[in-house]
Amino acid sequence: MNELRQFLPYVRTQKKLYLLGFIGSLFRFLIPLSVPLVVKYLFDDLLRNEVLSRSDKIGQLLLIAAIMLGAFFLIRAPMEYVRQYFLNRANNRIITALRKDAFAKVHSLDSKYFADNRSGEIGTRFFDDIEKIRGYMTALFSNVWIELVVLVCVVGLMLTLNPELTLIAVLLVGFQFVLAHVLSRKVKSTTRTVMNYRSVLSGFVLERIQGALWSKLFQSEKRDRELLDGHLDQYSRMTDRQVGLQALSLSSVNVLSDFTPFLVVAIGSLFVIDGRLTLGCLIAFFAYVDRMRGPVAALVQAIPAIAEGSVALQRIFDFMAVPVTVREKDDAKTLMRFEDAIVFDRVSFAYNGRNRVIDDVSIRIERGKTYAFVGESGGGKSTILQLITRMYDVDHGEVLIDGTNIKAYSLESLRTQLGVVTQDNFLYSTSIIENIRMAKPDATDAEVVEAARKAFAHDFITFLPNGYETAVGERGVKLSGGQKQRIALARVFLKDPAIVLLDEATSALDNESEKLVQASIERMAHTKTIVMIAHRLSTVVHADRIFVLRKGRIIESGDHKALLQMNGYYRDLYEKQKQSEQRGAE
Ligand SMILES: Nc1ncnc2c1ncn2[C@@H]1O[C@H](COP(=O)(O)OP(=O)(O)OP(=O)(O)O)[C@@H](O)[C@H]1O
Repeated sequence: MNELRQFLPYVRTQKKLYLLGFIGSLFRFLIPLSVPLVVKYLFDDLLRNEVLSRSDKIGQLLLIAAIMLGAFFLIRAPMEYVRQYFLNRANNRIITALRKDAFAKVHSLDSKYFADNRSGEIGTRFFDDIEKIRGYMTALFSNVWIELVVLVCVVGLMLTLNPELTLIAVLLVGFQFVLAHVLSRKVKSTTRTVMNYRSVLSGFVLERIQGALWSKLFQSEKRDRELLDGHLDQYSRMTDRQVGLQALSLSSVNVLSDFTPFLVVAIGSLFVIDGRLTLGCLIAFFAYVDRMRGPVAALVQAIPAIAEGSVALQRIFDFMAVPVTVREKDDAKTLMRFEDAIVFDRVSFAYNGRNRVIDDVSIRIERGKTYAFVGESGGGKSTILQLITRMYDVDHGEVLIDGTNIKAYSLESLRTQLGVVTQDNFLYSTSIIENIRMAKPDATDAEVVEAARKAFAHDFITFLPNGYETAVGERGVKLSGGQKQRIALARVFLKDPAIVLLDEATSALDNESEKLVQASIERMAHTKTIVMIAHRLSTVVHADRIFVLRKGRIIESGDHKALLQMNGYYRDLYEKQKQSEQRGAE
């Protein structure tokens, strides 16, 4: 019920279309209800009328036939079209609106959500769950409610024919509704389990498809298949239970609803024998009782769709309600220009709220200078960049830009000042030019080429089959790690932000390209603030200041020369790397 309340605002946006659909439905369903009354008139009044002549009777019969023909073909048929067209159009629009909102939610989610949930599971909500709502809306808005209206009308008409027989029929049908309702609760809880498991299954399959090549390399295909078999077996056990319950509902309710007309006619026959009911009335009654089966059948058949739809709605609204921790303040300021410094003031942070990955770090990153973070793997270097970009918020202390806590700035204005290249750069399945242009959507082709030149990407791009128009990614050419990195660098050159964050940005390049790209970065260094992370210390020796991170703490800092003089961890690391590089060269 809760999910229906949340869903209603969407339904309200399509009020007009639903209203038209409902009017269409009323005509489409109510016109057939006149048939039993006409039949009764024919039996009781026309056929048995001894006053009217044969030709009068034929005349009346033809007139009635003409009216019925008109009602069915000139009203009911167009109304059926109106009903189908407007209701389905309203349903489609609601589905589109839900998809748009779900996608907007994807963009507002924290990094933590993506780290904790598989993309396949998120995708299931977007496609599978939202699609399930179509069946739910059809059942609820197109079928069930109109059947209930029909039911009320049928009961009203039956009351005019014979109240006692009507009461018996209503009790019998009421019992079927109660039974259907009780069984629907069971179906709903099973459906929830099935749908939750389906998203686990699709998350698993998507991940294994992405990792299929790794499975080959590690010969873990057999293990993958066994895991998948396990998931599929479990899933099919759940669906077996679901279909079993649905079959039980259908069979038990249907047998009752099939038997009801006969029972009512048998009792009605007693009334006819006693002279309390005319034969025409009994025939009309039979037709109406038979008509009562429609709503019950519609309800029973709609149960799985309604159950699936309400679980799907619940899952979608749960997803929409996922709390966002990295939030923008209502009165967020715009960071117009980075003027002075980024400051970490006694910052601590843990991804899981417990184990500190950044521990009481205080640093100052001044405008126009180059800084580097070095240290052992897992020491917290990338996390520092995550905190500057506000992918995560600090637990203690503050990150300030130009003296203001970054939480006070709008996310857009903060991120406009930042350009990021990481170890793992993402390219969309589109052309190279579009991939670079995402950094500045209104950039001219000449600007894109200029940025690619600075990133030493221009040459390899022009060698590709379609140059800058070559499609990359899943459906296009595959780029090497180094080529991808250069595209990512080109994005940063194009964006031309005040602060450049480079996380192992040249690690996938060969020595020659690395030197060239380093030269570009150094050129950039005169005008920009650069924060880089590098394992290879030779790439950071020119930094104005190097921070050595270990277990989330800054253990040493200074420029390369000063750090060597400290004779500490940095010097140790530097010497070791130098020796291994020399050994490699020999
Ligand atoms: N999204 C995450 N959720 C939970 N823990 C994380 C997450 N990302 C990183 N960590 C953990 O935080 C710690 C610091 O990771 P971080 O990536 O900052 O290290 P790093 O110094 O950049 O390492 P490397 O040099 O290997 O890239 C590691 O122990 C890592 O396991």
